[in-house]
Amino acid sequence: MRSPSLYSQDDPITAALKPPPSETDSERAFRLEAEAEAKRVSEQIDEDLREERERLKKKELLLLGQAESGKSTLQKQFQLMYKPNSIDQERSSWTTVIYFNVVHSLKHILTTLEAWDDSLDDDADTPDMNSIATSSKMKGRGISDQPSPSTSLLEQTSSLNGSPNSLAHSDATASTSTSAPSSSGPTQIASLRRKLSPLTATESQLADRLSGGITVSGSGKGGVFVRSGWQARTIDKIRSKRPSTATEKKPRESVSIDIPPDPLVLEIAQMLEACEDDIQELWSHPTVKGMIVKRRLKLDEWSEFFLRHISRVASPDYIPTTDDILHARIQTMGVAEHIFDVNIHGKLVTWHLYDVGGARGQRHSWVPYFDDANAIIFVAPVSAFDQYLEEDPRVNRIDDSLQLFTQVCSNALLKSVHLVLFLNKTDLLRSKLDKGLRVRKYITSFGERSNDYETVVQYFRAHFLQVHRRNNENRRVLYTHFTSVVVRLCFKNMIVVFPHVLFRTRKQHSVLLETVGYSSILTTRVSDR
Ligand SMILES: Nc1nc2c(ncn2[C@@H]2O[C@H](COP(=O)(O)OP(=O)(O)OP(=O)(O)O)[C@@H](O)[C@H]2O)c(=O)[nH]1
Ligand SMILES: [Mg+2]
Repeated sequence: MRSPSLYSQDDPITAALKPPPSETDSERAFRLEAEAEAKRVSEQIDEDLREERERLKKKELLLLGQAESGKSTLQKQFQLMYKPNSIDQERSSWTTVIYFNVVHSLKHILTTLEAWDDSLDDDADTPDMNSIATSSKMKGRGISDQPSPSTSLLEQTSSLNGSPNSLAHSDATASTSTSAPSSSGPTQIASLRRKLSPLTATESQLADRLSGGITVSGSGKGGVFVRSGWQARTIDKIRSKRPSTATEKKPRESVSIDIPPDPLVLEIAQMLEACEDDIQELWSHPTVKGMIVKRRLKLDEWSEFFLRHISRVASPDYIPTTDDILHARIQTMGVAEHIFDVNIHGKLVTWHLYDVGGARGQRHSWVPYFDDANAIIFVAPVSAFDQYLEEDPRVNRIDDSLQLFTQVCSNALLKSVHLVLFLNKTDLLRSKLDKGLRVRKYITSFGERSNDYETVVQYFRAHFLQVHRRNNENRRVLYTHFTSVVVRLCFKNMIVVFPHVLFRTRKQHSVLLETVGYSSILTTRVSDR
């Protein structure tokens, strides 16, 4: 018996597919066209399956950078873009954070004034700095606890956090003037301190409410860390304190501003309303203004923002606006995961965005997320040239950012991850330079360069690029953006292209940037040669 051949002409499928011997030219043309169409459909199915597999493979985006660089604010921008309703759902829980920011700022102002005997006189006794500083001395063995990079641009000046007297003639005074405080200034301030004391006494209760009673030693001047999902927990806590109603059956996603306010928050709202005039009086007091000008009193950007808007924040029916939420400050503890479905060319891709705590003691928690990361946005605040780490007041914040960026660029686990650099807080940088603050005073290597915005941002950018170049064996492309992530409108331009930017090839990327046209934000593509 003949054994069957592997290539048997008798194979029924081959026989069925064989063109009939009597096939005419037009039948042949028709058959070929049908075969081509079948092939096209089959390839399309393969492509769809490949894309679906790709979609199901989650994309991981890490937001890295030091504390206060703007990572969580950037995350809020993603939320506004891809899950706008969720901001409305958690709007009420931001009230607690904003009240905490206001109360904390008032307490900081009053404590600082007290340390200077509520007086602006230059011959006032040098204050006890321990009573002013709320800075931490956290010395975590995080990934930043490494020697300074050889590229460090900072030879730090001796004035960092020194005696307040040494700052009394700060060049920040150049363009600002204040009226001299009257001799009744200390009495007025003492009276305001008394009137505001019930309000400032609520600080620790508010902190507990936000952090769920967890304290992290040396948690910095903010003092309060929140973990992922704190908004929902805040709402749940309030819900559990009232009798169950029909609305309890709503799924968590639909929790909204119909939730009755927390009694503590309600109480603070009443105090704020009653104290609004006193807060205004304190905020506009010549001694406070003078202390700011002389840099005896250093306020964070969010403090100034909310004190400027105190009449709105202290109104009885206050609900945080989106701008307020973008300016609110609360430290991130550990790593917070946020999931977004992003539409790329009509296909939904699920992004897992990880917003990390940036303080030194938090950085060890980043490492487990390095393995699967697809992309990193590194956020570095360029306005921080005159600031020092809460965790280690000897370290200039720009220097810390450069050290951290060096570690990210050189980390073996991150070698093939897309890298985007946000040089953030450009609005604050501009305003500091406009006020006459000189970069040279804090960064001596800046030398005699012109102190204008363009020179300064390009100087900082050059140092980050140098770090990247020196740690770039894989010839990875770095994209840099000058940003102000609290600004919504101009930010929208950029975030719209982000999904494409991060998951496209280099060639496609550069074409995309050209076609989108960045008008409001300077974008630079750096390909290391
Ligand atoms: N003016 C201005 N403020 C900003 C900008 N980016 C962030 N901020 C503010 O800076 C503060 C700190 O920002 P966050 O986003 O909380 O900082 P973070 O990097 O998440 O800090 P950690 O969670 O401690 O690591 C917030 O009050 C923000 O509103 C900016 O570009 N301009
Ligand atoms: Mg954060």
